[in-house]
Amino acid sequence: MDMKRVTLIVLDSLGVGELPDAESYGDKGADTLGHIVDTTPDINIPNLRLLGFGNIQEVAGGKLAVAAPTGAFGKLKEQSRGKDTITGHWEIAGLYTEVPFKTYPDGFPASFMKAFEKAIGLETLGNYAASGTEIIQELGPEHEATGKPIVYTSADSVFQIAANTAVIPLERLYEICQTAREMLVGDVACGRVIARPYVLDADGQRNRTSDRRDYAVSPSGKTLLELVQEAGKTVYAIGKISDIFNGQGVTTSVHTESNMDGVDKTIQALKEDFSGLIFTNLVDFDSKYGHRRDPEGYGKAIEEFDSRLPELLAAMGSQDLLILCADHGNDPVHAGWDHTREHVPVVLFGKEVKAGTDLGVRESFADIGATIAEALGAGSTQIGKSFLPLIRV
Ligand SMILES: O=P(O)(O)O[C@H]1O[C@H](CO)[C@@H](O)[C@H]1O
Ligand SMILES: [Mn+2]
Ligand SMILES: [Mn+2]
Repeated sequence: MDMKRVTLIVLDSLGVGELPDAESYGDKGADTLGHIVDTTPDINIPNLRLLGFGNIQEVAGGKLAVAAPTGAFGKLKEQSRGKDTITGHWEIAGLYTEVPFKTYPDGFPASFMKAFEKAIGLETLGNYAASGTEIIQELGPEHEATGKPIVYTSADSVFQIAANTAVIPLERLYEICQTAREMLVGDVACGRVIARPYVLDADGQRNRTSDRRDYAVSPSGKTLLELVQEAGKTVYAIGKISDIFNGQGVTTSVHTESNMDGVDKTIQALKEDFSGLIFTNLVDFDSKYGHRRDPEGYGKAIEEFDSRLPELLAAMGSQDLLILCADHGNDPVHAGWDHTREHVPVVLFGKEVKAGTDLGVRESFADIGATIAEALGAGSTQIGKSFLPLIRV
């Protein structure tokens, strides 16, 4: 019997330890969860632990393991060449990224910037790799005085445009991003254009708003999302999922303001009556704590998520399957401010899941998508090995 519904929640950047090739990414020794637990040894996450999160091989030195986990658990390797959000999510959904997305560590070519400035009728500031919260402090005053938007990138394939919404209204910023999206192809291909609106608060602080918007390229092939739709079922995207897949295979999409809003909207979706996939991304872990190198804040965010798990589980029906995973690491004690190449955790729970199943170490994130396709009777993804037979009661 097929399962009626799968809820897949990506805890964005919650990696569980370096991959064998981490060194080639400058990420030797990276361990997002492990280092958070080192910083907060008394981290209070009883619900995640009960599902078996701490029983995953070598996770946090075994300190979080419980005697009788109620879920199935394991960790997965990333086969794709990259450690960004798109690459991670696409692999989860059944696509390898063989050729990494092009990055611009020294900024975008001057010829492109000139053409872009002409197209938007504005000169720009920045055009270098930076932390988004720092660059708005540095260049914010000049941006606000001149109206020139701030362009920056990172170790990811991203063209990010930051602007004070009192200087460049939100809709105009989105238009500027659309223009960039259309132009960043061919020789200047780029995985994502990201709108980064911020406000200048009364106390002089520049704070980013939740109106961030991502403009990705379309997936390079058919994903799990399209398979689910082709099987006549709903794909309910929550948070930035729709952006990551450029809307391909998405039936309904809701924007979120925070991790807790994402959990609220996931619970709301669970209370609706449909069959298919609820696919949620909780980005605060990554954007508010991982990139900010804030292990304490990250730990608290995991505790906050953990405290909502009982509500999530209570909203599930008898034919529902819950899967928690991540898309890459972002070790908050690692050098720099970028993602880290790590294994990601997977935990599964539902009435039809055999409690305590140890999935060990799986070869690809794609095993998640393959499992979901099988669970929903939606054919099979291009890559990935379903572990459904291992977890079924
Ligand atoms: O430093 P901020 O602006 O949060 O940007 C981070 O977020 C981007 C997209 O997730 C990454 O490429 C990284 O640059
Ligand atoms: Mn991510
Ligand atoms: Mn990130």
